[in-house]
Amino acid sequence: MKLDVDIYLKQGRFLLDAQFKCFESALGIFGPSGCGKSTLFRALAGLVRPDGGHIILGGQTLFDASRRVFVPPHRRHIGLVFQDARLFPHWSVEQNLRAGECVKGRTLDRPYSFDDIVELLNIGHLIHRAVDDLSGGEKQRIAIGRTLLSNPRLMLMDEPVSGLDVSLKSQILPFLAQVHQSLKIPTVLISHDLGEILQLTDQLLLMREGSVVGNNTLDQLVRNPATLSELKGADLTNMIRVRVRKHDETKGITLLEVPRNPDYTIEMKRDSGLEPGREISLGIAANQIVLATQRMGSISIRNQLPGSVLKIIHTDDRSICHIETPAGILFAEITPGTEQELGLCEGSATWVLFKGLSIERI
Ligand SMILES: Nc1ncnc2c1ncn2[C@@H]1O[C@H](COP(=O)(O)OP(=O)(O)OP(=O)(O)O)[C@@H](O)[C@H]1O
Repeated sequence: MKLDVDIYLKQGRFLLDAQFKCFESALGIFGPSGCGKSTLFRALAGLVRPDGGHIILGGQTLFDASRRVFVPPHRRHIGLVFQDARLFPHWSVEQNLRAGECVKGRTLDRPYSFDDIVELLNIGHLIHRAVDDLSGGEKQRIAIGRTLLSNPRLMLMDEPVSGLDVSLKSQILPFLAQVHQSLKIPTVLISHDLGEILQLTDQLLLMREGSVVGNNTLDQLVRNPATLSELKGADLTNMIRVRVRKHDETKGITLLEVPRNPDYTIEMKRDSGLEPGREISLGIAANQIVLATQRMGSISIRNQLPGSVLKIIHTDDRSICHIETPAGILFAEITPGTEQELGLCEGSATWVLFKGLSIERI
């Protein structure tokens, strides 16, 4: 995506004064509440007209105050996904999806089919259902599908999972990443949760008080003291998708397996309400993960996964390791001293350990 933004917009007492360029295929806009993320979203979408500056997407000027150019939202071909799904309530899933693929009764040309989207978002079994009966996570998948079917040149998503119960967030995030990888549609994801953005991209636009204070990869942003401070409060939580295998009453555990690699199992505190075969998502805080150079015997930490260090990001007081494991890429937050003692570097083999009690269902 080639996005060139230089705008200012006064909104009551708030001033959005944002300049940035993006050449990456995905961008996460991150910042605290009230910093202007949604205002920027509305300006990019054409839902609000800035007071000055320009917005150029892929060589096309969408807004230019000096030349009096303002392309209206429906001509921008930007697919919008909001916090709430905004579906037509009395229509079926299929009718809602089909609404996305027609403009003025004409079906749009797309490099992917209706069936491709249904398969990608795993919504085939919902197709004849009324949208009112769906869960929040299912509704959001339909909303994303409808937007994709409009053949957008850019997907613009404003906190697409924030409105969902935490247990449903994890239904959506892996789909967003998969959609982005498969369809290669440039995507801008707005969130105040860094963990959510990192599931899609590590290219971040950091905002504070209406301004852009950083525009780089997370790796680079944490190396720069000026932008590092913007990230300090961000808690990193890993999400792992697992399938319930069985409950063990004597041990007091529920045994879970990684669907992609069922040979690898994870134990958590017993939750007999979960029926075997069901897929759920687990959250593990990055600072609850322990790293070891070898598999540990005689230890109370029951979960041990082999991994390989992809990347280590250094902040002034912590090292954030990205580790490829059979359960996906996990973040582990350790001290620089531990990193040194373990001799970790990119490519190192390591074991990722976490207690069953550190796992939360999300
Ligand atoms: N219509 C409006 N009139 C006046 N001020 C507004 C209006 N809409 C938003 N604001 C103010 O503009 C600022 C930025 O709001 P915005 O919704 O863009 O922030 P945000 O970063 O998306 O926040 P959040 O993460 O809480 O959604 C806030 O101080 C907000 O109160």
